Amino acid sequence: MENNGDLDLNCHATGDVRLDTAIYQWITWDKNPKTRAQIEALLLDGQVEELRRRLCSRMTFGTAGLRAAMGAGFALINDLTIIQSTQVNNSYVKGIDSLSYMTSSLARLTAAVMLCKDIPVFLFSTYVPTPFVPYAVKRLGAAAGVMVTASHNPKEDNGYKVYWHNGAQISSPNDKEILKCIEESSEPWSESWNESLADNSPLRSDPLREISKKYMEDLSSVCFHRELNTKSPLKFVHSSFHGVGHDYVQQAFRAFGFPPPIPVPEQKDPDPNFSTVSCPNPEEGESVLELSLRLAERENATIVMATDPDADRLAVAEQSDRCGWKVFTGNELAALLGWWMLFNWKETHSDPADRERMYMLATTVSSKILKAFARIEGFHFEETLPGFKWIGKKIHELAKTGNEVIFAFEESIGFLCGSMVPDKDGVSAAVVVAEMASYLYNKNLTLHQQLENIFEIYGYHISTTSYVICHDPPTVKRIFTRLRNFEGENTYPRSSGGHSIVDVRDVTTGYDSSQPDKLCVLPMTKSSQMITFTLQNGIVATLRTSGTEPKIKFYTEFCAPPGKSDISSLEEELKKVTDTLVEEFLEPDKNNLIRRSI
Ligand SMILES: O=P([O-])(O)O[C@H]1O[C@H](COP(=O)(O)O)[C@@H](O)[C@H](O)[C@H]1O
Ligand SMILES: [Mg+2]
Repeated sequence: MENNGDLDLNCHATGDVRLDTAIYQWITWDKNPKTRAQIEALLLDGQVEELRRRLCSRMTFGTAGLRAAMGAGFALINDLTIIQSTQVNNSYVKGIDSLSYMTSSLARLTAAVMLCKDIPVFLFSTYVPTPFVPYAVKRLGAAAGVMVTASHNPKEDNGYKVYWHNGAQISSPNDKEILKCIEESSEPWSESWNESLADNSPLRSDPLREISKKYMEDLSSVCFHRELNTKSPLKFVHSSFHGVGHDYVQQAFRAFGFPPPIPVPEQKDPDPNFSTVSCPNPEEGESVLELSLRLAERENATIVMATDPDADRLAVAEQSDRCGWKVFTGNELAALLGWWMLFNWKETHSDPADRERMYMLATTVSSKILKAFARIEGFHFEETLPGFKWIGKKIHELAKTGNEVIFAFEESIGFLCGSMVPDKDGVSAAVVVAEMASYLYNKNLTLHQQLENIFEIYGYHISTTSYVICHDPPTVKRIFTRLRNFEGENTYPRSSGGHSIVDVRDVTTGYDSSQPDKLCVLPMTKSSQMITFTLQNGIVATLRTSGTEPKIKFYTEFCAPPGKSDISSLEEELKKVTDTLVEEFLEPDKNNLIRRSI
């Protein structure tokens, strides 16, 4: 090490060559005084472990882009890591589309890295929803897109979602290639720091007006009953969860012929502190929807909608005389939206041959309700790994062979209605739900009643989704290693709570006991943990590590055959099985796992 500015690095060498190199690189490369000072302070303080944590590993592409806390270090989100990631993209692209959410400076830096190499950039001049980026990439013919957002992650975090020229989020193997390139050439170009290029460069343009206008026009592709919408007596409340959704959901309602929804005033504008919610994720349900539900009660609005902070996901609740508020799970909402998209599609596709080319998609941890639709209605259903990057990839594969995907979803309240973008879209989903609710209202039905009808026709699908928090990666590793060596080396558990396990699929290792060749059909993903158990009583349970937060998630479902079912006993049984499985397989107390509090 050598002298660098005021700090004599030789005096502070840690003796760990890899760490010393990383410290040297950081201090020489980082031109942001705040983050450079953070590393210098840790060095002066002798905080070797913390330095190692921040500097000796890199962020990887998770379920949706790079995501980490903001702060100094190669493992965190900051100016230098954003520049490095963008420089690499630079070698792939000829034009980029970029925008900011909460952190305009990082989006401007992203643009600057492209502009300094004379690559034209479309940089939105204000906050837009995440789905606008894939939409703009396709419409503008851009080579790639970047969205700077941490979506629903805690306020300390940030994220960087990357889209390919086809509008789908990058997935394997491109994401791995990009990371490899970052490793190989990580030194920032000096011009990359010239953020002012985002203001001055003649190659930068603002696509906001054009894209907003076209997006709202294109929404007509999923608007089936505009006339009815204009007369709808239903009132809607919308929360933007301190994110970007407000203006766009308002416009989308107008585009569909509705008056704009009543906004939750405290949550309507971007606020990086998410000051009125305990957690900025509408997926958490009633506890985080408090302000919306109370406003709806005062306003006599029967439906509440909440987009997540970057407006690519949507929560919905409905008030009924019988049972107060029903907050739909992502799986229930998907049953409704999938039915609705099919119902309208059938109006214009009466030729049975059309069904040969029609698909619906869901991730493997989501409900199999669409599979039941497909079986009974004669179209196709396919599943992917979790994350819309996999759904986007599948949409393109299917399109190449002349097929059409009319609906796709994830249980985590991510929905895609129609084919405007190959990514989840909370804005279009909100207005499609509003139209469906209005149509049903006209038939004297609530969303909840229609959900019951759907379950009777296609079979009740009862599911639970939850998680435990674990901040210690070695513990997570130990838990999954135990499951893979449960009753001796390379053996999985054979029962849970007295129920036999008939099949095991381990996506991390590529094993599937149900396949003749014992190989998993979904792509093997070594970098994350995911094991699925099929129990003899028909319940399917998956345990997996989150790719965006320090969580182990668990998903269970029971699919009943068409017809009436005793729902409360099914629900009770599912809860019992889920609780036991979590206790036996994750051992939350022994492993100091933090249980979900809300
Ligand atoms: O944490 P994980 O890996 O389970 O991922 C979670 O968030 C992802 C990204 O959502 P967003 O783009 O809104 O951040 C979702 O695709 C995924 O279904 C959800 O489980
Ligand atoms: Mg989101």
